[in-house]
Formats: sequence, structure tokens, C-alpha cells
Amino acid sequence: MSVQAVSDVVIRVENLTKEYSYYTKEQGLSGSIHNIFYRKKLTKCAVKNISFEVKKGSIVGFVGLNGAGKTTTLKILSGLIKETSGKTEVLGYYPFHKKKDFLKRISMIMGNKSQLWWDLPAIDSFYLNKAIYEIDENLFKSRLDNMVVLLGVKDLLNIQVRRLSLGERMKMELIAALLHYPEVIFLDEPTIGLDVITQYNIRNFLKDYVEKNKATIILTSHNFNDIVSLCDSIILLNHGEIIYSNKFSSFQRDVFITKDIILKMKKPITKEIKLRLSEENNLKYVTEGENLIRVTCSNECSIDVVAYLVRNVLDEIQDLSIENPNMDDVIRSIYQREA
Ligand SMILES: Nc1ncnc2c1ncn2[C@@H]1O[C@H](COP(=O)(O)OP(=O)(O)OP(=O)(O)O)[C@@H](O)[C@H]1O
Repeated sequence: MSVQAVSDVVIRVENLTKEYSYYTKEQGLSGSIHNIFYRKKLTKCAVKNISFEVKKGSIVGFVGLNGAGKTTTLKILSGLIKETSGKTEVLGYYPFHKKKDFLKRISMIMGNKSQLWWDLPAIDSFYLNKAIYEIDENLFKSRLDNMVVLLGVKDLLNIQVRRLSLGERMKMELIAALLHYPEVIFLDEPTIGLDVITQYNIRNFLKDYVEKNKATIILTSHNFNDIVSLCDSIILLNHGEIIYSNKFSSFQRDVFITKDIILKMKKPITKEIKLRLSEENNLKYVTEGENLIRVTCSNECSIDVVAYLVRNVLDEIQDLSIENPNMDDVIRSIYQREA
């Protein structure tokens, strides 16, 4: 490996394992009293012996079903919790030492947790972060102005955070987390619960930030659009283990190989329409309800299939849309393949 390639790696994880220990508690008052004398200890292995590297300037998507170990890995990488075994290095630091210099160069944003002061306007939290991260006054002002304009929240800076909508608050969370211009950002579900326009704006904002600052992001998401539009590589976790890791382009070629064409018909689907569809031997479709048809086809064939449908049933179609497969279905298909 060349010297250049070695210095490009900003996150290095080797044989990382995290086990949580916890106790069961029986129900009710008698259960609580019983618990004082006898507690059953349980262990959950959330991350099992995983290894990977992330290069500077890349956006890596951590994908997996609920409980796969994504958040646990991000918490270890940001120094919030300690691993059980294995080696982690972020920007050359061991995260759990939580050195001031390290914390100044990273950020962790959790879509379902807030770092803002709930009863104060967001601008107060921004000034608090300015003090914590020792950001120069002029830099602070220019960065804040820039982000506020990009995210369209200028008029909301002086409103109490608890009065903001979910999407507005998420934009403020991003500003608070990025004011110190972190080089490595851990994003846990950044678009959870947001409408499509807000999701789109936040993705563009993040792309712009990475491009301009050569920052590195690891993000977890159950939203395929986040992965498709942001990530250049993908790591798939299942029960704490990495079952797939590749560049996003290869992932698309390997796994993300079908499209669903949804036809909304003007009238309930008749036998005659089904007959016309089945004339195309390889066409796989299912009907959903009275007048929805879902045709699944390979990516390369999707244009031909749309052309075929338009030729054969155009008069009957009220609406047509093309969708990528559902994220969880794709993950499940990889699990089955790996199994
Ligand atoms: N503090 C804890 N104590 C005990 N078990 C925990 C703790 N935190 C997480 N776990 C368990 O570890 C496993 C991995 O959890 P984690 O939050 O990392 O999953 P995830 O992939 O982020 O899931 P999701 O997509 O639902 O957010 C889960 O089975 C969870 O129940």
C-alpha cells in the first residue's frame, strides 16, 4: 500500500466487538423486591468482530434491519461507549479517550435525539457550541450565515426549539453539529420522519458540506433514498456482523438489480388486461387491490417494459410510476443469498 493510501484512511476498525450486559427485572412490586436479592444477568453481543476502513472524503452507508448493530458501532466510533474488544482509530485517535482535539474534529448527529436546548431558541445553542468549540467570532458568523441560507432557516433562529417542526429542528441540529466544521461526521438516521422536500434539502446540504470540506461521513438509514443519493460505499450489518461491504456502484450492480413499475389502472383489472400482460412471457407482475399492477423487472429491461406496457395497455392506464425496491426487501434478499 502506498504512503498516500495509508494517510487517506480516517477510520480504521479491526475485529471490533461490543457486548452489552444487562439485568432482567420481573414485573410488579414483588418482582422489584425479588430483584434486590436476585438479578439475572444477560449479555447481548451487538457487534461481532467487524473490521473495515473508511477513506477521507467518502460517505459510507451503514445498512441493516433493526438491532443489527449500526448505532452501537457509531457510538463506539464517536467515543460515547467503549468497545468490549478490538481496535478503533478515528483520525488517528482512540475514540473512547475523548481527547478534546478529537472531539473538536468529529460530530455525532442522531435523528431521534436532540443536542439543542429545548426551551431556548436555536441561536442560543449555536452560541454555546461556539464557546465549547472555541470558534473564532468571524468564522462563526460566516459559517452560520452560510448554513442558515442553505437550509432556509433564517427566520427561525430566534424561536424556541420546542416550537419548531421536526424538519426545522433537524436543520438546526445539523447547523449545531457542523458549526465547528468537523472532519468526520456520524449521522444516525438523519432524515427519519421528514417529508420528501426536507429530506432532499438535507441531503443536498450534506453533499455540499462533504464536497467543500473534504469531510467523511458514516450514516445509518432505513431510507434507501439517503443511501442512493449520498453514499459512495455501503456496509451491510446483520446481527452485528458485516455480511456485505462494497462500493455503492458495485452494490447497485450486485444487488440493486430490479425496478418496480406501478400501473394505476382507470378501471378494475380485467381478465383481458391480464391476458394482454401475459403475452410478454418474462413479465413478472402482481395485482394489488382492484386496480394496481406491480411489474418487477431488471434495471436494464425497465425502459423496454415501460414501452411494452404503453404499447399494450396505454388506454387503460391512469398513472404510471417507477420505484426502486424497498430497502428492507433488498436487505432480506442479501441475507437469504448469504445464508
Ligand atoms: N444499552 C444496551 N443494553 C443492552 N442491549 C442493547 C443496548 N443498546 C443496544 N442494545 C442491543 O444491541 C443490539 C444492536 O442495537 P443497535 O441500537 O446498535 O441496533 P441498530 O442497528 O442501530 O438498530 P435500529 O435500526 O433499530 O436503530 C440490539 O439487539 C439492541 O437491543
